[in-house]
Amino acid sequence: MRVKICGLKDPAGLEAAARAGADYVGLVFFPPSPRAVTPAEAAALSAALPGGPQRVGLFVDADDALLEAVTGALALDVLQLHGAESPARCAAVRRRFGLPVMKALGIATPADLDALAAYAEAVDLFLLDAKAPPGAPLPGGNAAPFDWTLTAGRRLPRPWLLAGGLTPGNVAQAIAASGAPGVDVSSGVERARGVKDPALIAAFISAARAA
Ligand SMILES: O=C(O)c1ccccc1N[C@@H]1O[C@H](COP(=O)(O)O)[C@@H](O)[C@H]1O
Repeated sequence: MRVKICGLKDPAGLEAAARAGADYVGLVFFPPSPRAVTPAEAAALSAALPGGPQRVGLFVDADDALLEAVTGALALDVLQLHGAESPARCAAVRRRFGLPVMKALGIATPADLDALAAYAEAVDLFLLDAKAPPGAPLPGGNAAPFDWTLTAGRRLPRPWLLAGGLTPGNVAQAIAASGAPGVDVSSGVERARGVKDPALIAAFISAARAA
């Protein structure tokens, strides 16, 4: 079971995730998000946490200038593309930056899962999230779940993480219903929007590992 804690922006949250054994920590480079960090802030956070989880940079339809600024400021392990990036754009980013790409896709129907095939050769991992609710200011990080049974019994073309509305209280049920080999959370481990809670992070990782 792979576990990613996303939207970390303070040392306490990052340390809690590392101490509890997170596989990935996500740093958000999308300024409208309450979880956004600058490249300099991310570099300082990352430097304070030697070793440990893989660093994932989350981008939404980012241009190469932003990707260059971030990858020049700190060593990322994975690029999470959470916008409307096409398969060709994912492939170009992977080639140019030489890093694994995790493509986030919004899921609401079985047909949305069929769409993964077009990305299979262009990406290394998928992150399956709910589609953003109407009027939501962000394309993800909205605490919105999708129907977890949609993925049950489906063979997907790449390893994947389940996201969207997960919490310490529902992650075990989500894993059982979806068959997910990994999970990703942001809102569900926050005490206020954009403010991570170390105790919830530890509880989430423990519940996911026990599932
Ligand atoms: O978290 C954000 O601010 C964010 C902004 C823009 C795109 C994606 C974002 N977060 C990702 O969405 C999933 C699901 O979030 P939640 O747990 O439902 O709040 C999260 O894990 C991030 O990968």
